[in-house]
Amino acid sequence: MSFDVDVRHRFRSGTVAALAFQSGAGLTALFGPSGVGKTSALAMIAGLLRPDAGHVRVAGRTLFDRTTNVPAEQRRCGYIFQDARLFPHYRVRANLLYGAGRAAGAGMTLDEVSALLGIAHLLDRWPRTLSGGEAQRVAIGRALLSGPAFLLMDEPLASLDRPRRGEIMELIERVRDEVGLPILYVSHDRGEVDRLATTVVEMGSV
Ligand SMILES: Nc1ncnc2c1ncn2[C@@H]1O[C@H](COP(=O)(O)OP(=O)(O)OP(=O)(O)O)[C@@H](O)[C@H]1O
Repeated sequence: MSFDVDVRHRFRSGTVAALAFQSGAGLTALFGPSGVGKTSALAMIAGLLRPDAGHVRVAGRTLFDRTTNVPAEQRRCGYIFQDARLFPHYRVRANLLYGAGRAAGAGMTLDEVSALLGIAHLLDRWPRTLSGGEAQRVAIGRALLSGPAFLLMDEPLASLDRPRRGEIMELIERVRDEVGLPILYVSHDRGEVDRLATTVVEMGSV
């Protein structure tokens, strides 16, 4: 099993974010309308928001339960956001290698990741000179090079125009099929989900 998740968090405002699902290999899409709690669920899986109760197990490793709470930086989670969030004062190469040194048993080299994502020609560029799609490729590369055990993608296409979306979707398919890491992918776009998902988890209103 890739993801075995049952989490719940009540914010001080009284709003409850809750999610329970299990899924196998490949890409699991969390699908649902804005405000249903998708980002909060990812934050609980990443270790950025502590669940009030439940468990988080990924690829057989318990990250959270009644007696365990692995700190975020030890969860080996590659997190990809809507916007690339590159470090503006580092060139692409240094952005890609950020975190690579800390990774235990990182599976892929800079050359392998650059070839997979088609970014070898961008290594000496500054982030401000990249298009949105290029920046998102680099963000995916940075996540892969940090030696992750799994990837979390929070609407990674949301800030891109339509042609760029197609390109990045192709790339995510390659990562899904060639890298073999469990991926949890948040979206409110049915077309994206139908194309990319191995498993769909629909989140309704809370
Ligand atoms: N820190 C917080 N304090 C209080 N309420 C919060 C907090 N973070 C999120 N919420 C609320 O929890 C609910 C779920 O929010 P969340 O961002 O997880 O949803 P989402 O499905 O990811 O939505 P979107 O697609 O718009 O990002 C919303 O009602 C939101 O207002």
